[in-house]
Amino acid sequence: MFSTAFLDLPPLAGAAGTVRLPGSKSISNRVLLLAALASGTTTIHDLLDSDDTRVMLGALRALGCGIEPAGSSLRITGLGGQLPPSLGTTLLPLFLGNAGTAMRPLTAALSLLGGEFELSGVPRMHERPIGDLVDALTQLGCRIDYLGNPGYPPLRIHPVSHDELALGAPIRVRGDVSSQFLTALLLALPLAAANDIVIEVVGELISKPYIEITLNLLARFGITVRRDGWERFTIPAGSRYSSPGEIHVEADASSASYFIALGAIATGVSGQDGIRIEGVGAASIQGDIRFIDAAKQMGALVDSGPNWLEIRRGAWPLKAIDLDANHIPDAAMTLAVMALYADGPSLLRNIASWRVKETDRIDAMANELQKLGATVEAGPDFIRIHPLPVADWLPASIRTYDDHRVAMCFSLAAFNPAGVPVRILEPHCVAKTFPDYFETLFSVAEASEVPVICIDGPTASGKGTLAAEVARLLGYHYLDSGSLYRVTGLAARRAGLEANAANEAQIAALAAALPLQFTEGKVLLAGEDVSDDIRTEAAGMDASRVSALPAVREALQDLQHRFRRLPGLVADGRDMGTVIFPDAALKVFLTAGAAQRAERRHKQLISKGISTTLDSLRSDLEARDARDSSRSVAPLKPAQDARHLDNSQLSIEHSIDTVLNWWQQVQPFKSA
Ligand SMILES: Nc1ncnc2c1ncn2[C@@H]1O[C@H](COP(=O)(O)OP(=O)(O)O)[C@@H](O)[C@H]1O
Ligand SMILES: Nc1ccn([C@H]2C[C@H](O)[C@@H](COP(=O)(O)OP(=O)(O)O)O2)c(=O)n1
Repeated sequence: MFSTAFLDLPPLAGAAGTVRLPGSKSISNRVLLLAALASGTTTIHDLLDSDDTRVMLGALRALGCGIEPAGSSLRITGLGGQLPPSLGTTLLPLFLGNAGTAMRPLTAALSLLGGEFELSGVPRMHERPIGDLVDALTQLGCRIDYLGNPGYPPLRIHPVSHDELALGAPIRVRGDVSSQFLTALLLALPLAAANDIVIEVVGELISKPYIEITLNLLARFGITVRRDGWERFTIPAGSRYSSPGEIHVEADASSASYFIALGAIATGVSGQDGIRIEGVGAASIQGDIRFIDAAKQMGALVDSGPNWLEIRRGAWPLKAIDLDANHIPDAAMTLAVMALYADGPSLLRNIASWRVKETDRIDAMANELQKLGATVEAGPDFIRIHPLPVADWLPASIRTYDDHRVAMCFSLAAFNPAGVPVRILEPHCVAKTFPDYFETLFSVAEASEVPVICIDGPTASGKGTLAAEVARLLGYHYLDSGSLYRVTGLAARRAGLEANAANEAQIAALAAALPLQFTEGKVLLAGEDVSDDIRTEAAGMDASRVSALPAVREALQDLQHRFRRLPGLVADGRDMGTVIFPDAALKVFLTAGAAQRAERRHKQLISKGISTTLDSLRSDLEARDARDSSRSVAPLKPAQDARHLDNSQLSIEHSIDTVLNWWQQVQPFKSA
């Protein structure tokens, strides 16, 4: 996951390949609650691991459910419809973050389970309405107090006995604000189904496909709800949750929308065409799978099997769409970005529910689409987006409003024909449903040019420290090119090869086939951790010697180029800016006085427990500078277009700030 303040997506040129998506959020949290209410043990496969499911799991654990990993799956031992006596009547506070899929069904279930609870969340959660659900439950005899604004969480729930509940008459719940209220009642009321329980929906029920998921999963847990149209639901007398033993969670169809759109928008890469999505097919129980119909209407070519989808670009530009998107409220946000690539204005209607999601999504989409340069009209329940001509695209910093879907759908703007980058602010909000969204996108997308920052300079000037930190702050990959020469030097020494011209071909052959791995800051050579072995000054000298051999440098070129992957690279060394990445957008030549450098290296080695003296270090360092600068190939020297930074008197933080500022200066974004 990217935990950076922002993530810059360079202009993307194409995409092709296969993605596996995380489990559906809606299915995951429903299955978790059902498994928790059921008696017996349920093994859940392919469960989504995200903020929302973690919130739900935390709550279930606090309620006394057994939760243990079973390989990559999870085993839940349910409560059998009753709270453990150990909970007694003490107040149990439950913090539910911004997870609507936990807040709503838990409110209903806890009101019927008995016990004292306090349910709260982040400030946004306290602005998301829950009054209609609370009204339905209080009408029934449940005791729930508002602790803040009436109609909104936080809530205090008091115990009631089932005998006191008015279950004889139909329970009326509004269905026109959020279908989650009805889902919450359907999931929870079997707890009290001594007799038939009837639920009547008031108003036109929205997001019906989510109710279908609820009914489908209830059936998997042994509860067959009778449905009359979409107005009346009956939970039969004697209903009891029974665990299906094992259950698989489908991949998330809403998450699939970004990759379906990707297939419709992107041209192929390296002879490959189309995007294959595994884990969900057209026969999915999730309502958002109907997104494929909308994508097809816009021109996508879609093939599907039992648990997979394949999407290719068909019509281009995409065809404008006029759609009642009430049945796919979440996935429809993706259509709003696809509309930028259409042949006319697109209209998404009947989407008032967008206004009460993680953020006011109609406003959010309108604001951010406008930042890209688009003309957008929005109303209480619609949004109309005009396509964006090539000349009008702007490099925008997209605000994401702590809304995962805003972040994910705007990544598709990086395919703009104008070749402008897109900055996604607070990209970690995708953790809500798809923590590795951007990594998954980068695994199939290709940029015409992946940005590179080069930091070259003499030994111990602080290149590694600076480069690694800049890479971390930008979410970029990091190449410590010196480590490749250091490992080559070590491999040559172990093979008994002196680093001289006579052994050049043999050492180059070693370098070309290094069984290297970089994991968690460690350097592994044929599986052996050599991180410390390559950091001694002697290893630095060996590296300097092998690095003067032209064939060795040649042999390591490809490996270095392979580090240039999305979303970007920071590379440090001697010839990053002059030879390896001559087209880099920013080149820094980092220096410091020899005395400061010797002192820094001295401290660094001592702190690693490697003993050395300042004098020997200084003379080694000067010898190395001389060799690195005077060799015939790729000598240490600033690139013509490098910016010079002498950090003799600068702190590490100051150097980092300077380079980040330079980087901002070469970006087209106005200040974020
Ligand atoms: N600007 C700086 N001021 C003081 N010490 C620094 C600075 N930059 C780096 N250092 C320290 O100097 C040592 C050498 O830095 P390193 O990044 O390993 O250099 P290089 O990669 O250029 O050989 C490290 O211990 C680091 O913490
Ligand atoms: N891009 C590079 C990186 C390193 N080298 C050579 C020259 C250096 O003396 C050695 C070791 O490099 P490294 O960057 O690890 O050395 P320092 O940490 O700066 O002491 O490798 C090179 O020739 N080209």
